Amino acid sequence: MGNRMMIGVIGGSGLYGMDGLRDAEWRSVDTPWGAPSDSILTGALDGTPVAFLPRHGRGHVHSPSSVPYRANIDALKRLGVTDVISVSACGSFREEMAPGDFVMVDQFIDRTRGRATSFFGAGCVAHVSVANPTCARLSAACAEAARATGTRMHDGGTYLAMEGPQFSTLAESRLYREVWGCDVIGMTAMPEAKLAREAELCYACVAMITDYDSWHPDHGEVDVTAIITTLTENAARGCKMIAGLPARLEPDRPPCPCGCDRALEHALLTAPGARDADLVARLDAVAGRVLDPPST
Ligand SMILES: CSC[C@H]1O[C@H](OP(=O)(O)O)[C@H](O)[C@@H]1O
Ligand SMILES: Nc1ncnc2[nH]cnc12
Repeated sequence: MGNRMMIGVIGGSGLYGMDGLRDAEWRSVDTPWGAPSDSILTGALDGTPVAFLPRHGRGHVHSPSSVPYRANIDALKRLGVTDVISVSACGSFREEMAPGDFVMVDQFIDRTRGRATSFFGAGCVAHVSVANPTCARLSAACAEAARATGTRMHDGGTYLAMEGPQFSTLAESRLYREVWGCDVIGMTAMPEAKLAREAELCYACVAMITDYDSWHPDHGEVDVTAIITTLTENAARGCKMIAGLPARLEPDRPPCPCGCDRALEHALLTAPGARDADLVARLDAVAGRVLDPPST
């Protein structure tokens, strides 16, 4: 295996576009899962193809609960993306993970509810492993690229994914921090990370810290106005980090050492003759490699 690298960037709150792309063009992409959050900005960075999708749409129209996560992942895969960098504004549960710092998230606790969490279902059942939900190779490249911009980067952290849109209560904030041992909190990385794994995409999650949620005795409650100030500065460094990625990744991508690009290899349970034709058709981009392998 091995195919040409294309970087996909899912921009979170505060990151709605990307400067510096050669031949930049906003392209509208249709998917069997509906419309993605917005058109997708395609172009090239140092000769590497890049696709940028603002998670909440330009103008921030989608709430964390209304983001069309399946359409977003499908659209990126359909365009040829191999490596997804998810960039998110997050609260911090650790004194040392201060506003302005970045954290390479490597684990999640999923407290979202009511979101479509899988491409698979009745008529085509699959179970992928998300024991290690992020790609260590891609995360290491992001960490190095971020440090080169002067950003304080923390390697590894557990992200509590909450439903929102309200921020946590003080009791929840203390529970996540003191009992569950979480490091950061946000509202969007789930089910995004699970869906990226189902689509056999490498996925790295960069948490850009904006606040201390509500647990910190010296920082009071979270409020969006304060978050926006930090978020704008974080987003500028996030873009610089992305610009440093092509030089740190191999363009003729060898198979991922973590196996992200082979996640579906032993995941499908439904027998070929028992599969639902409509669902299989919808899975063309996400799972075509295993559902409809090229004849030899
Ligand atoms: C702006 S505060 C809350 C908002 O910010 C984060 O969005 P994203 O993860 O897309 O950067 C958080 O998850 C909430 O959606
Ligand atoms: N404290 C917080 N909780 C949830 N999502 C966030 N995004 C930024 N800060 C956050």
